Amino acid sequence: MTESSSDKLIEVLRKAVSRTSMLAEGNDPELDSVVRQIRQVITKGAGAQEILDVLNDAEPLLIKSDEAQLKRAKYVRKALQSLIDLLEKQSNKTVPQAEKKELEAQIRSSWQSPAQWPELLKGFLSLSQNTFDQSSDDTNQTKNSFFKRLLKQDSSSEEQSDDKEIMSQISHTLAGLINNLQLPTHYDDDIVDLRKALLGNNNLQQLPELLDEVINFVMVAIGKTQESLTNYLNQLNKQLASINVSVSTSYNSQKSLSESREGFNTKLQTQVADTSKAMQGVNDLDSLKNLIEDRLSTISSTMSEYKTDMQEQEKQATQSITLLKNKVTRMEKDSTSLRSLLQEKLALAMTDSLTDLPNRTAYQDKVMPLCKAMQNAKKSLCLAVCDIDHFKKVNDTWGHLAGDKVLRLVPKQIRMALLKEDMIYRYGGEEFVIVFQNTTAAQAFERCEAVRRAVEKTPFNMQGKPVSISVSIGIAELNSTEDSEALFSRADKQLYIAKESGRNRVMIEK
Ligand SMILES: Nc1nc2c(ncn2[C@@H]2O[C@H](COP(=O)(O)OP(=O)(O)OP(=O)(O)O)[C@@H](O)[C@H]2O)c(=O)[nH]1
Repeated sequence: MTESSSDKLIEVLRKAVSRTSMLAEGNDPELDSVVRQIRQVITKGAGAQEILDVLNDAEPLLIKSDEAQLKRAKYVRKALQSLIDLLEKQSNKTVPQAEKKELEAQIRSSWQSPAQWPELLKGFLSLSQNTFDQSSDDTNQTKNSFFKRLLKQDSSSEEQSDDKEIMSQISHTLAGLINNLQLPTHYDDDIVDLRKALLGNNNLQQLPELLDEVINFVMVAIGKTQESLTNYLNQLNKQLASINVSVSTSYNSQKSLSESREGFNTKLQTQVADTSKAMQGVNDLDSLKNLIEDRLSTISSTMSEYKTDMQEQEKQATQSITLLKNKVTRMEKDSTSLRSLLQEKLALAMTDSLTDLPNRTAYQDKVMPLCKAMQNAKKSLCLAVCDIDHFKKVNDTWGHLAGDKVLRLVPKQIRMALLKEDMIYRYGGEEFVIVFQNTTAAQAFERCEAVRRAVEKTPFNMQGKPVSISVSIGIAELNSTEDSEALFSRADKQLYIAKESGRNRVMIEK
């Protein structure tokens, strides 16, 4: 195997290991044991078939774990939205609208990434604090000020019972959220305590402190995933180290071969020098003959000693080269089947199972380098964020399965209205991202308008009745310095404007 192909194999393995560990993130006990088995099999350097067998065993569990992860993410998203709604429900307080919209946009773009959950919770913490602070700054609302009422206890009993009701709802949502986290069992008691504190508390003033605790647990849940990924990579490194040992053994036997050759040369030269020195002191022919015979036999036994030595060493070298060759051949064979298996797994991890579109992971893998490449080549690229309007209403009216059907049909309409080279990703929920390469803002706008019209015109059949669905789209064109995240956030801002201006429209920066 050449150095570059072994580098490639290592790269593929590393990528696969990272993806598989992410898939295995749920860590239910059954799955944990299979993942451990995979690691053991890889560490002991097993053959492709054995690795294939354990991976096949793991597959249904990995899929189950992936689904559980998505369910948890959906729960978190819903919980955060209901927390925001609860804040809004308080008639005597004003939720800062710009901050609220920004937080909702942040939730929309990062709810699927557990690593972002603490940030989202912190966002909610800041929104609730600003809501209360804003209310107390407002002179017209002085009497209703939340903190004033809590601290000075001058509120009416009706307002206090309002606060209790809100706190109880927030507490239930947060308790549900921590219940959905996957934490190591030694945190069980702490979780029970936090749940008790949440459910037994009706004092809104303690909300920031309790939210901080919830954020800490979310961080622990994420840390666990990283720890398991680190362990997995360590196991892989051990296997690579064993190949290194074989290579250095072979190098050492080469080294000792050349050392004994040098030793033989020195010995031979000394014997020849000794002979010529001894000959100088000999005067009669017989003694000379004896001396030469004696010296020749010494030299001959040195040579046969050397020959035996060389033969033994050559035998050992041949054996170790054969062993190494077999090992490399076996690894090459394994790597071919592993590579295709891993490619299959990678493709699966990059595809959204409902729509068959590339998912958000695929988007992130592709778009960041693509933006850089287009900037270097000074070519234009546009990004559109497309969101189905009032999709919650579809779910609420026709059921979740009907919602899923719409989610499958809308991207088909989008695809038909676009060019072959335009790429569509399911970014999350009812949100899709379209990437237009070598396309100006005006051309992207035209294509998105075609998408909007196509979806608007399609009658979606719900329980025998035609139902209209529409989409709102925000577009941004890549500038020469920004990264893909900044580009996305500009497009998302336009989407927000499209929603605010009545939906079923396409917006682009002027
Ligand atoms: N059926 C189904 N629903 C989903 C899926 N993913 C997200 N949703 C739902 O999509 C809905 C999104 O609702 P919101 O973000 O409030 O937005 P909306 O109702 O589309 O309203 P606007 O975006 O403001 O027009 C939520 O009710 C989610 O539960 C899914 O895979 N299947």
